[in-house]
Amino acid sequence: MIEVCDLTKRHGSTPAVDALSFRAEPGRVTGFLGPNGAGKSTTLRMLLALDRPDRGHALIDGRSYVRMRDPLRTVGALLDASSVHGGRTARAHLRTLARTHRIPDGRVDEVIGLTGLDGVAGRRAGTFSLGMRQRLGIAAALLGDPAVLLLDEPVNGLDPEGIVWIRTLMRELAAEGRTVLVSSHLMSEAVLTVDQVVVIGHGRLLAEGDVAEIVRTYAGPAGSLEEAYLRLTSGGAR
Ligand SMILES: Nc1ncnc2c1ncn2[C@@H]1O[C@H](COP(=O)(O)OP(=O)(O)OP(=O)(O)O)[C@@H](O)[C@H]1O
Repeated sequence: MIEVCDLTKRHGSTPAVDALSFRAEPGRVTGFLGPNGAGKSTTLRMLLALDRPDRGHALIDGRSYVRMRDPLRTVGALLDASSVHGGRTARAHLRTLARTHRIPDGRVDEVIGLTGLDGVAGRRAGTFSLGMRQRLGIAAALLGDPAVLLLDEPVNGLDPEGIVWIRTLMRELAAEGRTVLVSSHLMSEAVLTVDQVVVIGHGRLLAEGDVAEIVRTYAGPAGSLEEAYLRLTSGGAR
């Protein structure tokens, strides 16, 4: 379970996130949607204690990230897939992460298999395509078998086969009872993947609810998620 309550963060005089509250539930894929600069990454960064809120809180399974004993086993995150040491092989990268979190090497091989990296695990991450780096980032997120996953634009750089793969993986992770929060710009993709959405603009909550309910409310019975999203975000949040 993810609970964000009255979360606020300013960068100088600009509020990046402004009194934002929402929930993402176990067993569901929650789409975190909003235009460029809406505050999605800043919110995810606060959930991971990479940014400090000015006000409010961001809890994962009832705890803030800094209070977690074993964060990698509680929450897995894909934020910036390029933040991997390019000189290390994919397997070495994952083993280093695993060892610093007392995760057995066997789990490294499991996540390599889960993410389809078997054939390239011995290659340096610096030689990877963006799609392969995304898979490696997802492998790292899954390493601790966490109940909560935060994925920032995971389809970025994936080819059509990769997009189907990540969609299926997210559905499976939710079906296992995990909480999956995924940010996206692509409504056509989101509608195929997510159960509920949280839509933000200018750091504020614009709408939250089941996809069907949001579409019905903001785009009418024959509408699409894209129409609902455009209607919600075109007026701005202020
Ligand atoms: N470190 C920073 N310093 C100053 N301003 C920042 C910083 N990080 C984010 N911002 C600003 O905060 C706002 C929210 O940015 P954020 O990256 O969270 O949005 P986003 O919804 O993730 O956007 P995108 O979809 O483009 O990734 C933007 O106006 C951005 O310019």
